Amino acid sequence: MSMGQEVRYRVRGGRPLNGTAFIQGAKNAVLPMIGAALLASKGRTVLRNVPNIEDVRRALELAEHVGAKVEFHEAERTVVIDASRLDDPERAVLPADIAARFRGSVLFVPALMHRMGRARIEGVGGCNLGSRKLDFHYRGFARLGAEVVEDEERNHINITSPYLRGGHLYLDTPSHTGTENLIMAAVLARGTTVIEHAALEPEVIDVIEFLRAMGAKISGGGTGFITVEGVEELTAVEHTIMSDRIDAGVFAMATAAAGGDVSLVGANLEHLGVARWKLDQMGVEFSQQGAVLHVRRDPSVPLRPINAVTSPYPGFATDLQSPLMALATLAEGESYLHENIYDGRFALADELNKMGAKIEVEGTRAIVHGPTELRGAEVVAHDLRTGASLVLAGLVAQGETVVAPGYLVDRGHAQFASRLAALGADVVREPIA
Ligand SMILES: CC(=O)N[C@H]1[C@@H](OP(=O)(O)OP(=O)(O)OC[C@H]2O[C@@H](n3ccc(=O)[nH]c3=O)[C@H](O)[C@@H]2O)O[C@H](CO)[C@@H](O)[C@@H]1O
Ligand SMILES: C=C(OP(=O)(O)O)C(=O)O
Repeated sequence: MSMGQEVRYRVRGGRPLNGTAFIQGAKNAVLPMIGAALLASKGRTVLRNVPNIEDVRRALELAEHVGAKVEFHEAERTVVIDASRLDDPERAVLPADIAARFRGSVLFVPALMHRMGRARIEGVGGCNLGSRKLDFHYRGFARLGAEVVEDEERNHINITSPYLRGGHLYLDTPSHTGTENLIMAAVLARGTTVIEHAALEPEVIDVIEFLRAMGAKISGGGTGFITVEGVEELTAVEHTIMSDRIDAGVFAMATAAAGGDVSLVGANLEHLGVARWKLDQMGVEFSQQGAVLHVRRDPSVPLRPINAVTSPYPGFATDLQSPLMALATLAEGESYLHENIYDGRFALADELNKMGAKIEVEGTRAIVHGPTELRGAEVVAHDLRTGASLVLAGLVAQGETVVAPGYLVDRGHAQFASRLAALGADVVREPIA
């Protein structure tokens, strides 16, 4: 598969962060919304505050591949999608060369089922985080009347769905994309669907609001018990994507690591959830003034160690566990991290240890022995959050840190290097010769 020009991040540590950074629109809200836009058989969907990240570009390629007309007005951060011509079942395919590069590709399946009566999944990607199953999605589609057949030889999934009807669904764990996908499968199905043990993430609620504006009948968002009454048709609407709480968390932790005083435009302290209180305990000061979140850390006061256990929202977000691990290497004492969502997240520990950290991993638990003086090294981004966390570590390391492959950072953070550089950091994103 073509990767385009490969890039890396090069960071020289030792500078505090000061100034203003703009927090992007949420990756994990925009991807389901691009999938949802394909449910509208008339009109043009307008999505605003769209982050200019690789996952969005892949999602738009996929939307075009299945027959939608797509415009990305990058300067306006606006995407316009016309899905009125999604009527060729031959195109109801998620090809591996696009779909295997991001997890969000699975969010296209409901639209293909409704609009073309079938879907073939030739690959679904996403960060390399160990085992990441999609059984809740497939079993849920089947309970709503789809036929889901695995072609083991080719490693494809073939779904046929001439007729979807409401059903009673229960998720064994409150899967984020699983909840979104089952809602999208239910909105145009005949009758009522109930989804028990549904995800509570703010992005899921934003997606529900978007679908409701399109005419979907959904109640119970944010309660864990969602009811969907199927409707005949959905209309294209305009929607502004919520801000990305993970991007905000990473910038807050970068400020905490380097020391300094930063205003995050668009960041919402409430969406950070418990991560806010963990950082508060470590010695990071927050204050929200309207749409601006102010983050401050006095570099002369040492950071305190922290314990965090990842769990679905409102628990500590697994996507923020990686930058927290990097930050904890600087804290005075032992920090404990318990990862409950992804078995692969701790690949970061070895990379941070190459930079001088002292992190012990035992199964799903990690102990970070701080404080350590980090030094620059060549390190590997195993996934999006590892990549961003290594850049963060590089901000405080002595000498130069080189993080590759940069594509993984670019999957989820827009203009990461230039936004950090605007705060005074020495970070460049450059092609690998
Ligand atoms: C595009 C997107 O929104 N990605 C986010 C989403 O991923 P994603 O929606 O893939 O994560 P899930 O909430 O589904 O995964 C949670 C856990 O459930 C398991 N599981 C999930 C589905 C399933 O059918 N069977 C199953 O066993 C997974 O392996 C994982 O251990 O939520 C994650 C957890 O907050 C975030 O890290 C990702 O950034
Ligand atoms: C795991 C992540 O993304 P995805 O689900 O798209 O792989 C992430 O955002 O950290």
